[in-house]
Amino acid sequence: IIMMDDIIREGDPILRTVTEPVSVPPSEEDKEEMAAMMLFLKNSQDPELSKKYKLRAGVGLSANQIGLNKRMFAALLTDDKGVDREIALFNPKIISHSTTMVYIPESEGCLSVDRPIQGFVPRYEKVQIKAWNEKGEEIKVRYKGFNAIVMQHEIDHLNGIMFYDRINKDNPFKLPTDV
Ligand SMILES: CC(C)(C)[C@H](NC(=O)Nc1cc(F)cc(F)c1)C(=O)N(CC(=O)NO)CC1CCCC1
Ligand SMILES: [Zn+2]
Repeated sequence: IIMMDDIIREGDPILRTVTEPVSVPPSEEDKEEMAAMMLFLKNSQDPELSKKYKLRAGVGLSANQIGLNKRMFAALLTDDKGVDREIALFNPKIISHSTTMVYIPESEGCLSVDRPIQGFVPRYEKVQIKAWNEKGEEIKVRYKGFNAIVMQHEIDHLNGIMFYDRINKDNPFKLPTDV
């Protein structure tokens, strides 16, 4: 069962690794690991369990955050109908995106970062992602708004990019041009 202690914090080189593609269809091991990552997110969003085990309410977790050099991540999102969606993507790739950018005014956080960081993280407002699912099918999915931000945050992890890499060094609150 993944707990906060299993989540690798910044400073560990694996968070700066471009992770290896997984085989498609995903192996039994890949699927077990993905299930554990998804269970962590569910536990972390459960009021009792998150309090009991001091879990930060997670919306996304990439494999390298638990030490696995694998191109896969789990996300637990609420769709625009308010329904919880478990997203398990293998070898995800952004294949198209809006020109419009968005950002979270309070900046982003990260399960692997234990310090508050200020500054705008420019993200595409909409993304289309190509990936493989647990059944080994190639899928194309579209996200917008906060859910698109989560996808981009997790795919960045798989490429060794941390959210603060994207904050403008000279002016952290510089608005991206077409936001
Ligand atoms: C770093 C942390 C604050 C734990 C963040 N959680 C989060 O945004 N929780 C949340 C937000 C909601 F809107 C509704 C809800 F139910 C729970 C998170 O999981 N991540 C994922 C991460 O660190 N992945 O590596 C950071 C987010 C910042 C922008 C997108 C993902
Ligand atoms: Zn993160």
